[in-house]
Amino acid sequence: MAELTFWTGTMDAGKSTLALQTNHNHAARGRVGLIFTAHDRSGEAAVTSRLGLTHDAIEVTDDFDFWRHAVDALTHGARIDYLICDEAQFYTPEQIEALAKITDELQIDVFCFGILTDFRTRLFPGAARLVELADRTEVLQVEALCWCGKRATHNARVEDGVMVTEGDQVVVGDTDRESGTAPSAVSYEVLCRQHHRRRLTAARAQSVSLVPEPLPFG
Ligand SMILES: Nc1ncnc2c1ncn2[C@@H]1O[C@H](COP(=O)(O)OP(=O)(O)O)[C@@H](O)[C@H]1O
Ligand SMILES: Cc1cn([C@H]2C[C@H](O)[C@@H](COP(=O)(O)O)O2)c(=O)[nH]c1=O
Repeated sequence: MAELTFWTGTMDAGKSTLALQTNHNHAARGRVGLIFTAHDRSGEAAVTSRLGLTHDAIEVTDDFDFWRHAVDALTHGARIDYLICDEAQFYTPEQIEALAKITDELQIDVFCFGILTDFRTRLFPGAARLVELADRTEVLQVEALCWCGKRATHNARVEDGVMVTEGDQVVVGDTDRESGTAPSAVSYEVLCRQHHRRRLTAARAQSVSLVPEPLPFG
């Protein structure tokens, strides 16, 4: 029986790496797959891992029809054993439903990878639908860490050095602060829940700790 699996974790947890490893392992055994992504950080239609691996992919736009794509390919004699779907949080709920239909009706394994929640700690619609429909939702074993050393569970958005909690749900960006070039560049930082709640990013924690203690007399 084919399965729909959702692999999730914070940003920088290793999801794209696992997506490429999954593809590699299946392809190495002669299975044939298709690779999809949406809004990859690279700006290309590609799955890119921070470990340096990269693979061309089919870009999933909001009007992309997974069912039509798969049926057309099969009708033209192509073989499809599995789908790799990166950045799946950006897919629409209808596209996730199509992936479930492909799993059940075409017996094609579907491996989805994506973050669960946005910078406001709210579920992405595509991720929510995946949790509702997937045969299995797995959390990546490799732990991304908050600056305090605890497991990072939340994604923070940083604009001009300040953590923000309002804005568009989708703003493509990286966790590497150096990658932002414009002064208003958006970056992301993974935090534990407590520090996300307190809006205490690494930079802010450091600046707070550098404030001299008040002298013990008035
Ligand atoms: N220089 C490095 N050496 C070892 N591991 C690295 C290095 N850079 C990144 N990584 C690993 O890559 C992970 C990020 O992988 P990636 O697939 O890009 O994440 P995601 O898709 O979840 O955002 C990091 O959590 C870390 O484990
Ligand atoms: C939290 C959050 C993230 N994004 C974007 C930022 C990145 O482009 C991707 C996540 O990529 P990764 O491979 O998991 O690092 O999502 C966003 O648009 N909105 C958000 O709230």
